[in-house]
Amino acid sequence: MSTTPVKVAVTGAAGQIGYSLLFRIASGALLGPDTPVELRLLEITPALKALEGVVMELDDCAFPTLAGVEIGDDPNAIFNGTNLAMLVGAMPRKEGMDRADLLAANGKIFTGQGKALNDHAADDIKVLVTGNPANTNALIAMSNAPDIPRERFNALTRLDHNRAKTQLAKKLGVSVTEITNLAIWGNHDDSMYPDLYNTKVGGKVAADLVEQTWITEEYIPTVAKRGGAIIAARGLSSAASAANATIDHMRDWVKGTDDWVSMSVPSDGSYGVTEGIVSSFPCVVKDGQYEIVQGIELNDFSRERIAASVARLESERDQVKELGLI
Ligand SMILES: NC(=O)C1=CN([C@@H]2O[C@H](COP(=O)(O)OP(=O)(O)OC[C@H]3O[C@@H](n4cnc5c(N)ncnc54)[C@H](O)[C@@H]3O)[C@@H](O)[C@H]2O)C=CC1
Ligand SMILES: O=C([O-])CC(=O)C(=O)O
Repeated sequence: MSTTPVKVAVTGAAGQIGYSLLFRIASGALLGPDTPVELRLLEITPALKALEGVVMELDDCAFPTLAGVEIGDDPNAIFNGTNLAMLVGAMPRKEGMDRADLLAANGKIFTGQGKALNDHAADDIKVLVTGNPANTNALIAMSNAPDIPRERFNALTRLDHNRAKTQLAKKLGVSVTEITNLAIWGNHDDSMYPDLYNTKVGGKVAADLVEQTWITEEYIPTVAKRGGAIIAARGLSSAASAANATIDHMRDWVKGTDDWVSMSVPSDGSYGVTEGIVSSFPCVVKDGQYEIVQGIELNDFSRERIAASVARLESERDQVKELGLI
């Protein structure tokens, strides 16, 4: 085992997602069995007592890879020297709300946390925003951290990617391992677009294996509205699957990929996506750096769907500009 622990910050650590996420990071599911981690957990003051209980439970697991835990309510202290930051802490939506309805309440969290990361994080910091609306919250954090390279700010659309993979596998009666080149484009809201025209199943194009009406009337709405379906069923938004996707995204960003993954990253203008907004693209990762996959052919249907989702992101960007958050 190497000796220097990787400092992993998690915000909203006493929340639902935190309760699934922390134990997996501490057990080695993020960085493997040979890399010690130090958890740095941020909460609001009233939640610190509950967080102390979670830390007691972490102690009680005796994880060999857990080198230490620090908790607190001051982002400047918690982010000090942090290598990886998972920004989860934010209010979840309730039934009947859109994720964008959370912008006014949650957006301001990411101004202060962006500044604190800017001033205190380690030079190799990678920041992944899960708290909703995740794409625009990542934009806010990035805009408030001018000294950190923009590409170090990502948002989570891996949960949508994982959902899209399973729904397709179920339809075709195949294992998820047979599906490659899948990607979610756009925003983590109900305008997100899972593209089956470039997805491969056992080497064949996925869209050729299913009916077009299934894609438009069942598949896309099921994937895009899955978060709402879970809230309706559970009375609470998805937590274990969101923690799993947060680990998947950060692990792949650090360790690399051997297939396309969906990552929401600051757009460089690829595929006509407005530069600067944080939008989901098919990405590959090597040596800790992601690249947006280039040269993908998009049909007219895909282009229209992506443009509609980008329009949502532009509207969210304009709202947070008006609120003075960026
Ligand atoms: N991008 C994605 O795919 C998904 C995103 N989410 C989002 O993740 C967020 C967290 O969800 P849950 O854990 O279920 O919510 P939760 O309400 O159970 O936990 C949120 C925690 O964040 C804390 N918090 C609030 N403000 C904070 C701040 N300024 N600093 C640090 N901590 C703060 C709260 O005290 C609470 O403990 C929500 O915004 C939810 O909508 C949830 C599922 C999937
Ligand atoms: O739907 C929600 O509010 C939580 C979320 O982002 C998801 O499950 O995709």
